[in-house]
This record gives sequence, C-alpha cells and structure tokens, in this order.
Amino acid sequence: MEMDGVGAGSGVGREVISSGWGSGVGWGTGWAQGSAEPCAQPVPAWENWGRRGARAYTRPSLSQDESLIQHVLENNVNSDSAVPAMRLERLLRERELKRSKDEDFYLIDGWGEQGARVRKQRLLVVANRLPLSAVRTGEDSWSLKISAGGVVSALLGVHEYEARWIGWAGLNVPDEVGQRSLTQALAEKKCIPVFLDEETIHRYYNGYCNHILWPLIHYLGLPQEDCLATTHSFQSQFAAYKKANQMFADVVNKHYEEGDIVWVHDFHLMFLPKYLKDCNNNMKVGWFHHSPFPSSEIYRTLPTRSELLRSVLAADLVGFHTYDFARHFVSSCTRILEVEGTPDGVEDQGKLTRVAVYPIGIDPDRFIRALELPQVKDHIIDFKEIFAGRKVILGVDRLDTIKGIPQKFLAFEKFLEENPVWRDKVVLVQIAVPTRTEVPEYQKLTSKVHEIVGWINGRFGTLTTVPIHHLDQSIDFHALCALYAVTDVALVTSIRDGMNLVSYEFVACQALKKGVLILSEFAGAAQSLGAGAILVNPWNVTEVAESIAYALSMPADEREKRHCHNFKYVTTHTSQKWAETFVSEFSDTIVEAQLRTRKILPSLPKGKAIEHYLQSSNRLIILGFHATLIEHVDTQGRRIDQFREMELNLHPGLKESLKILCDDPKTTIIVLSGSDRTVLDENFGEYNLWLAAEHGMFLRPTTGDWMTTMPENLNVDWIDSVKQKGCYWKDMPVRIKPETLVRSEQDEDIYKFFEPKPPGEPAPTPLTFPTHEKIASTSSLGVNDMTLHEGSSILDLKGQNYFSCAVGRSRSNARYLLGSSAEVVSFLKELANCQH
Ligand SMILES: O=P(O)(O)OC[C@H]1O[C@H](O[C@H]2O[C@H](CO)[C@@H](O)[C@H](O)[C@H]2O)[C@H](O)[C@@H](O)[C@@H]1O
Ligand SMILES: O=c1ccn([C@@H]2O[C@H](COP(=O)(O)OP(=O)(O)O)[C@@H](O)[C@H]2O)c(=O)[nH]1
Repeated sequence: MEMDGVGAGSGVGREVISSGWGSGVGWGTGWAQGSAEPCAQPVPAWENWGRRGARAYTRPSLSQDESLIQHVLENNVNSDSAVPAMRLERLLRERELKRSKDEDFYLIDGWGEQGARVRKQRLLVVANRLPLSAVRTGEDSWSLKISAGGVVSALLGVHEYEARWIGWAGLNVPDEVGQRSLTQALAEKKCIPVFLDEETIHRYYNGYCNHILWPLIHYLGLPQEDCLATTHSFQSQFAAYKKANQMFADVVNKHYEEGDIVWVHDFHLMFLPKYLKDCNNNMKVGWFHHSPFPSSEIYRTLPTRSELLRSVLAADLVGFHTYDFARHFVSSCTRILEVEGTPDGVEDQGKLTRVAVYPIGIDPDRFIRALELPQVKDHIIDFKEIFAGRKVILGVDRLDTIKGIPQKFLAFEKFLEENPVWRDKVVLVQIAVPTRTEVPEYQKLTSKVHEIVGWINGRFGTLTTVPIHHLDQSIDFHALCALYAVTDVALVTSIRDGMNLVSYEFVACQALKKGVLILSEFAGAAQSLGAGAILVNPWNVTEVAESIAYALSMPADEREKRHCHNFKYVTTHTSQKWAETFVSEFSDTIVEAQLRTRKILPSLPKGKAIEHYLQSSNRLIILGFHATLIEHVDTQGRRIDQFREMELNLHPGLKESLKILCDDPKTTIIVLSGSDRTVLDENFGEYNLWLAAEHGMFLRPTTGDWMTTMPENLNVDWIDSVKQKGCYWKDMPVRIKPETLVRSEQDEDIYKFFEPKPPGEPAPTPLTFPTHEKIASTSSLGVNDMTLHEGSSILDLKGQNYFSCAVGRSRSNARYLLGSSAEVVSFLKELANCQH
C-alpha cells in the first residue's frame, strides 16, 4: 500500500520502537498513560519561541517533514536506528493515522501490508537525583521512597519512552553488599544508581552544586562570607564536581546501547555532555536545564564559567524552560567564549549546538484522577472539617532559599495587619519540605522561618487557632492532592524559580473550587500561567498583601475565568508533551546535523582566485574582522576565551601584506565588523582601506571621517516601546545598542548588509558605498573582480569572478571555505606577493 506523500512502499515492515516510561515502575499505580492524540488547542505564540530560533521556532511544515522523511527513508537510517523512527512516529500521528498498540510496538495501519511496527525510543535519563530515594533497612534490604522536587514529578509523568533513569539514590552506600542489593532493588524500577562517596557528596552536591551554582543561577550571587576559605573550598568543590560528573559518565557508558538518546538534566551535570562525547562522539546527548539561567552579567562572575559552558556545548541539543533563560545562555556563550549565537543556537568552529525552549508541564491526569480516589476524598472531608469557617491559603515549597518563604510570611503578616476582619477567618498552610539540610544556608533558613512563624502566630494567634499552620515535612501524594483541592488561594512567592510545578498541580486540582493562584513574576510559570494568576513581586510585601486580600474576595465569575484559562494550559501542556517535543526535536537535530555535515564547503581554489585577481583592474576585497583576521590563540597556543574587545590581536603576519594590498590603486579593501568605530580605528587606522563599523551602521572611507549610514528619517521610536514591553523577541533578531540599532546577522548570508525593519516601516533603501557597494558577514572574506553595471554599483554575486569564503565554519552560504584566520592571512600574503 502506498502512503500519501511518503514514497511508495517505503515504510513496509519498518520498525519504530517502544515500551513505557516507568512501565515497570511500581510507583505509577493509578497514573494515566499519556494521550497520544495531538493537542487540539491553538499553540500560543510564545510557545513557538525556542523551538527553532526566532524564525524557525515553529514546527516544520509538512513539506519539510516530507523531505526529511524522504531523506531518512532513502538513506535507510531508520531500519536499525530508533531516532528517525521517533520522527516518523510523530509524522504519522500528525496525519492522524489510526494505530493499534501491543506491548512493545505500535501498529500503523496503511503503512505497507502488515502495518509498520514502531518500537519506542530508548532514553537514558540522567539526573543527579533518582526518582526514588533509598533508606537502608538492613544489610541488604532497602525501602524506596519517591524523591521530592519538580524534576522527578515531571519525568514520572512521561510514559512514551523505554526509559532508564541513572542517578544518585540520595545517600552514601560504602559497602559492596549494600551497593549490590540496592542496585538490584532499583533495577526492578528501571533505575540505575551512581554511588557517590561521602566526601564527593559533600563537596559536589552540598558544596559546588548547592552552595555555589544554585545561588548563582538564582541571582543570589557567589558566597562571600570568608574569601580565603571560599577560594580554597571553591577549588576542591569544583574538582569534586568534575569527579562526580565523571562517575555519572562511567555509569552512562556502561549502560549505553547504540541508538539510545541520553537526556542529561540540570546544573549538577554540566560536564557530562563533554565527558560522554569525549568517549563516544556518536552518542546523542541532550541537556536540559530546570533552573533559571541568569543574565551573563551574573553568570560571568563564576570563576569556572568557560569550562562549564564549553562542556554543555558538547551536547547536541540544549533546552530551557523559558525564552529568557535560553537567551541568557546564548549571550553568556557569545560573550564569554567568543562563539557565535545564531537563531538556532550556538555555533563554534562549524559545530552547532541547538538551543531551544521547552516549557515543562505536569501529568495532569495523575492529579485529576487522584481526586476520585477514596483516600483523597477522605482527606478532603478531614481538611474541610479542620479548616471549617476559614479560607485556606496554601504554600507548598521545598524549604529552599529561592522559594521566598520568609517573604511570603511577611506579606501574610502585613495582610493580617491591614485586614483585621480576616484574622480569624483565614489560615495559611505552609508545607515546607526539608531539602539540602547539610548546607549551612538551608539550616539558617530553617531557623529564620521558624522565628518568623513563631512571631506571627504569637502576634495573631488565639487560644484555639493560629494563622500559620507550618509543617517542616513532606506529605504524601494523596494528602497533597486533597490540600490542593480544598485550597482557596495558592501562594507562590519564589524569588527565582525555574518553573514551579506546584502552581500547575494546584490548578489541576481546582476544577471544582476554582481557587486563585498568586504567583511570583520571577517563577518560570509566570510566563505560562500569568494570564490566569495574580502576578506579584515577592519583594513587595505590600503588593503581595493586597493581592491576598483581592484573591480572597474575588468574584466567582472572575475566579472561574482565570481558572479556566490556566486549567486549559495545564491540561494541554503536559510533561508528556514536553518530553515528546524535546525528544522529537532532538531527533530532528541529529538528522539535520547529519545533513549539514554532508554539505561540506569546498576549500577556496586559491590559484583560480589569484588568477582572476591578477586579470582584473578593479578589485574589491571584503574582509570580516573577528573570526577572519584575529588570532584566537595566546602565546602558548591556548585558545582565548576572553571578552572580545579586550583581547583583539590582529594576526601578526597580516600587517605587511595588508599594507601592500591597500596601497595598490587597483584594489579597494573594506573591513566590515560588528565592532564599534574605536576598535576598528585602533586596529586599522594606519591602512588605506574602508571601514564599516557595527555591521555597516558607520562607514569610514579611506580618507575622511566616520559617517553614519542610518537614514535620517528612520523612525526609531519603536525601540523604546519594545524595551518597555519587554517583548520576548526584543534581543532576538534586532540588537539594540545605546547609540544605534543594529540588525544582527542571522544566516551568514553574505548578501545582507544592514537591514533594520521596525514593525510597520518599509525596509530602508540599501546603503551604498560611493564607488562600490557592500557586503560581507563578519567571519567571511570575499574577493571580487567587480562587475559594475552601468549606473549602478551592484556586484554580480553570481558571477564566476566572485569568491565568497567562510572562515573556520562549514555552515555557511559562502561558496568556499578557509579553515582559520591563519589561512586567510596566508592567502592575503600570496595575493600581495603576486602583485610584485
Ligand atoms: O534534588 P534536590 O537537591 O533535592 O532538589 C530538587 C530539585 O530542585 C530543582 O527543581 C527545579 O526543577 C523543576 C522542574 O523543572 C522546576 O519547576 C523548579 O523550578 C526547579 O527548581 C532542581 O533543578 C532539580 O534538579 C532538583 O532535583
Ligand atoms: O511533600 C511534598 C510536597 C511537594 N512535592 C512535590 O515537589 C514538587 C516541587 O516542584 P517545583 O517545580 O514546584 O519546585 P522544585 O522543588 O523542583 O524546585 C512538586 O511536584 C510537588 O508535588 C513533594 O514531592 N512532596
């Protein structure tokens, strides 16, 4: 049987792979299998961001799908590899083909006579913490308890893959008997332990992860208490971090099977992509960051900033919850590592690491179904009795420095102060799950929180009731669902939070009550649930207090409207969809990388270029600057990873030849750069050439002063409105600099020069040089025997006498390639020499 648009009989008998996430995992009882149907809701605009860069973050069109599928089939890469098979599966599903399911395979009707057998993708999920934490009950016996935290909750909701979870079981197991028996106990739950010794746990987890990285990425800065001690411990903690990452790598390598996708999670394991790729470059490695990625201004304070970024960039795909986090990551890479940020991710020496946005979700059915369980109903009855006559405000957080728990209590105190009528009619229930209890900051936080709770309860309590019901405990899943269901107002005041799944879980449990969510604007969830929640700045105690008052007396129709909005979001943007999108796009990334590496640019035919050059009497050489003429190694041959403008060293061999070429009356040379005028003046002031600064915004002829190329009547008012609105794309295709605006290069298209297009404005007239027009990208070189058409100054870029050339990267629209700036210099030398 033939499939529409897929090639005759191409799928017959093909296998795509299967079995379930946690299919053998005991803690999944009663949890729903994810719906395989595509989401019927329109995809909100914001969701399209990170998918594929600003332009391409939307899903590929069907015709692109078809060419991809065609490629996969023609190259027969899906017969034994699960990766393209995943892609095929999604394609098939999008076409709404019926399929039946047996234990390990999907059967797809209409694909060949037998149907296609589709095996589920095998995933190795690697996270610091296993979903089960172990407690030793005897020499070789263990009790396993579900770990707390959003990463675990979200991943437990993912059923579509054949997954193995690799991670730490939360304790030190020094003896062989213990290690063997725990490995066995965990194997039944498809978990594989990484055994970390006491010292490593202390320095890696408590130290480098939770004392250094965690506060830094949540904008709390590096620890400052004792500089000398900190420096010393910083180094040993960093060494332990690397050691622990290597231990994770060893376990992954041991369990890896060809075709697996290795999905690494979070800031604990930033070295893992590099370690895995060093060992096996064919391994497909994705890295997902669950926390905020801070602005590069914060991130660059980290002494080990470059190594960590470089290691992450070894991954094929890097994911974040929000566009802002992805943008911060990319700008940290471009500023600190001098690599190139593109709409698709980060490119270094021709290698692209795709960076994209995948907002996580929960498994909503797990919560919705739980509400029907008798145990949960019993809890609901109990809670209603206990809290009778009082409205319930709920906080559920790990007792973490980022969750803003003291701020929450102070705002509640303010609310009680300002609203005496509510004092005996409201209770704040705070579940504060103990976490990272060995870390001093967390110990201090516990004392502080207790102090504040005692103070407020002492101040506003009565003989029979207290306003804050605070628990330093985790509670079981059924009690949690019941609490969510009886709550009137959920209060999330994180001072920073990657996402915050508690807010999603609350919404999922509120179908009946339609309570109000007060949500910190600093939680990733504010970007998804912001429309239905009351957003607050947790530092503004008055604002939070007023929001509590407003939420408690909100009219029913407004509550309903807000709730429905968020409920729709939570039930359609699930953890299944999150994982499916990540894995599916991961597969695309791999296929696209394969296609890319096949399209290798030929080397510049130097002889031919020189021949054309010599024959011409009117020549134009357009040179990039940073990647083209700068030496990127220091005197010891080490790569320079510093901020650009501070470290610019014109290639030492360049001077003499550049001078000869510039002084040749038949030759015009232009250096086109993103750098500003002073940098170009410093480096090229002495040469007889043209300079174009800030991607052509400013121009300096061989003689004379700088002039701006910005059209006088260009309306730039929109820049301020963009800044004020904080639109997600404000830094994306258009960079806004203090003195000007500059369109960033997006596709290394050497035909583009400067093209500001504010919304609603026509594109300005292309800029022209008085004698010759234009153009180049900053890391390219173009040599042209100019074909000047009568009355115009347009180059014939299709002509055979035009030699566009990328430097050091193979992904380019240029015709040819030169491997490095050293090769550029040697080519210019040859040009200069042959003039004599
Ligand atoms: O493993 P722990 O040290 O006990 O910490 C628990 C987890 O905390 C962090 O969770 C984050 O992930 C959530 C899901 O993406 C997100 O909603 C939340 O905002 C984050 O804080 C941490 O990133 C995990 O690795 C920890 O396991
Ligand atoms: O006693 C509890 C209370 C909460 N949670 C779960 O902990 C997770 C917290 O995730 P969130 O994303 O809100 O923050 P994180 O703790 O990961 O920073 C949620 O799934 C909660 O259901 C838990 O395991 N035990």
